[in-house]
Parts: sequence; C-alpha cells; structure tokens
Amino acid sequence: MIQLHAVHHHFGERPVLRGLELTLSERRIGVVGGNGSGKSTFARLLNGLLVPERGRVLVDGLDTRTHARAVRRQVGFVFQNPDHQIVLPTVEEDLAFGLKNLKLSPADIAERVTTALRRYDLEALRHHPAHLLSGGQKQLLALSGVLVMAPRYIVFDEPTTLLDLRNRRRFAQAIHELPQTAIVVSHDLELLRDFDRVLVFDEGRIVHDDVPATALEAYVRSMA
Ligand SMILES: Nc1ncnc2c1ncn2[C@@H]1O[C@H](COP(=O)(O)OP(=O)(O)OP(=O)(O)O)[C@@H](O)[C@H]1O
Repeated sequence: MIQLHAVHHHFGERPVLRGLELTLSERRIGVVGGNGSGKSTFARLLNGLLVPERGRVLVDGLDTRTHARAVRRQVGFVFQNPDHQIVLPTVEEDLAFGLKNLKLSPADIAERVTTALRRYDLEALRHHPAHLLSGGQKQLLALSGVLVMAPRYIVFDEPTTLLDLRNRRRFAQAIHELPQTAIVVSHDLELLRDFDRVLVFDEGRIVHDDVPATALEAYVRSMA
C-alpha cells in the first residue's frame, strides 16, 4: 500500500501539489489531468525520486524521505522516454546493470536476465545495441529493466506516448499482464479503461477519484 499524507509541493513560487491525502491499494491505478496539473510530480514522489516539501509518502509503511533506498527497490519507475532509462550498450548488459548493484551471484543474474528477455521476445536481441532498437522494443526493454529488479509496484509516466498503435497495444497488454501493482500516468485514456481506479488531477489537486468510467467521463467533460 502507498499512502500520501498532507503532501504539498512547490517549484519556486508555484504550488504544484496541494494537500494530497491518498491511500493507493488497487492493482491498476490510472492518473490523468491537463498539462502541468502535477501528475509527473506526483508520480516521482511515489518512489522517492522526489520527496515532498511538506507531508509524507509511505510505501508499505516506509517513508520515502528516510528509507529512500528501500523504497526505490520496491517501486520501479518507467519513464516516458526509454532513452532516459537505457544506460548500457547492449540489451543484455542493460538488463544486468541494476542486478549487479543488488550483489546477486552471476548465475542468478544470468537467470533473471534470460527470463526477462523471454518475457517480451527480446531473446534474439540479447547482444543487439540497445540504442538501435525500435521505439516499442526500447520501451519493452525499459520495462524489462524494471521487472528484473522484482519491484512490488511499478509507476509509469506516460509510457505509450512515443509508441505507434501496434506497440501501444502491445505495451498496454504488457501492463495488463503484470502481476505487480501499476500506477500509470497517461493521456491515453483507452489504456486506463479497464483499470480499478482513476485519479484526475487539476492544478495540483485530485478533483475526481473513481472507477474509470466515471472519472474519465468527468475528465473529458472538464476538458470540453
Ligand atoms: N523540476 C522542476 N522545476 C520547476 N518546475 C517544475 C519542475 N518539474 C515540474 N515543474 C512545474 O510543475 C508543474 C507541474 O508539472 P508536472 O510535470 O508534474 O505536470 P504534468 O501534469 O505531468 O504535465 P504534463 O501532462 O504536461 O506532462 C508545471 O508547471 C511544471 O512546469
């Protein structure tokens, strides 16, 4: 469970999050809202990439302010642009990167990497230069790089924005099949239709918090 208590955040003079009070326990949670409404800032709070100026964020009871490393292990983060996430030259090296920091044995690392490659049919690309993958393959590699770390939660910040229709569907299916809790920030409302819960942000506040049919309809109406 992820909890936010009285969370406020400013960038300079500008209030970006205003008094968020939330308990996130559903398996699929979508986050929508206009540009600049605070969604990405909210997403970055959930794994401690950012700590709130005021208030607390707790991941299974661990405060992101005081337990940053432990929280980072529990909450994976998939960025909009996989190029920001893929750090090593080949697909295999990139997948093994985070695992080396976990001090696993070489055999354990090899096994986890192979399992990850199989999951999204990336096996033939094991030695391929990661930067030469297609956009869809890169996004799946970025997700795989998070999954090998076996987090309990995965936060996605606009993961399908750069993908074509086929890859968007494939990625949506990948999210659908994840055993983990997923919190997904997206402007792609279709992606969120079968989720358990959708939060609608407006100027740093949550103005709707409901099942997708109701929350998305309210959001679409507010944008008309
Ligand atoms: N590091 C930062 N420094 C200063 N201002 C920032 C920073 N990050 C975000 N902001 C500002 O905070 C506000 C909220 O940004 P945020 O990225 O959370 O919005 P968003 O809802 O994700 O928007 P979008 O849909 O456009 O991605 C915006 O006005 C943005 O300019």
